Amino acid sequence: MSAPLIELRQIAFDYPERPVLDGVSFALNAGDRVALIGPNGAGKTTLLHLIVGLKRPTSGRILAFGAACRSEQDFHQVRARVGLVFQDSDDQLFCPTVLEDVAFGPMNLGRSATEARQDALSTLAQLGLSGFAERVTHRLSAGEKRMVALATVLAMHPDVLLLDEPTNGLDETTEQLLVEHLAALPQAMIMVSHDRRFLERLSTRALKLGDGRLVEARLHRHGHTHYHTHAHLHALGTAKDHSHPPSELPHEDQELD
Ligand SMILES: Nc1ncnc2c1ncn2[C@@H]1O[C@H](COP(=O)(O)OP(=O)(O)OP(=O)(O)O)[C@@H](O)[C@H]1O
Repeated sequence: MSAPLIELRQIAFDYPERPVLDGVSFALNAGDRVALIGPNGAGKTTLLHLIVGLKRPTSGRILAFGAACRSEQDFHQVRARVGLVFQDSDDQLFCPTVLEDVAFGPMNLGRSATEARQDALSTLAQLGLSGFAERVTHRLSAGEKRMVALATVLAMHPDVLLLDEPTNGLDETTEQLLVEHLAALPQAMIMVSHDRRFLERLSTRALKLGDGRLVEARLHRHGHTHYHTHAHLHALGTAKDHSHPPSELPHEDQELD
């Protein structure tokens, strides 16, 4: 089996006032669409920010595409290949118009202004946002901003997508469009969301963060979460690369609800 795209090994992270993560390990493999769930304040957003180097772990190791990430230079390269859609779209959008915002990422990756414009226009078209190119970004509605924020990331053609509450503010039709679009993408992704229906439709795997730890979980059709049974974990384990024991997840064998 090839190396994981992203690997966290025994990550701990503390804010000055409180510890958040305490020994989190996991591996994101090609084809994974991971639902990352857990209560408010569990550290889901923090975990996504650690992966792209917006925060640095107190201890533990982060590997991306097989290489250890330590310096800002390392994480700069990670950010060229791992696209994060922020929880708050206003953190993502800062140009006067939608087209400029969506073309910014490709330009930043070194593409010419013409290529970046083409990337931006085709990405907007794929998301059904062609009519938005000349709109003033800060005047968009929250749901419109959400979709444009996704476009800014997809225009860079990342290898991995990190989506923080992607359905926030979306109406049903737009959410349906988002699900269909994401389902057709080849990229591995981690989706942080409290929207169970959205996660059930897309995810291939679920992880639950709580009390600083990450455990394998299972999303139920009825919106409840059950941890894997031993049999499930055994089945998962046989499909895993065991060369990195720290990435084995702790687990519970009883159902939660
Ligand atoms: N910059 C910061 N300084 C101090 N504490 C912070 C900071 N950012 C987040 N926290 C705290 O860290 C904890 C984890 O926050 P985080 O946003 O990662 O949680 P989350 O699981 O994404 O929550 P939610 O589901 O509510 O979005 C929270 O208690 C939060 O208050």
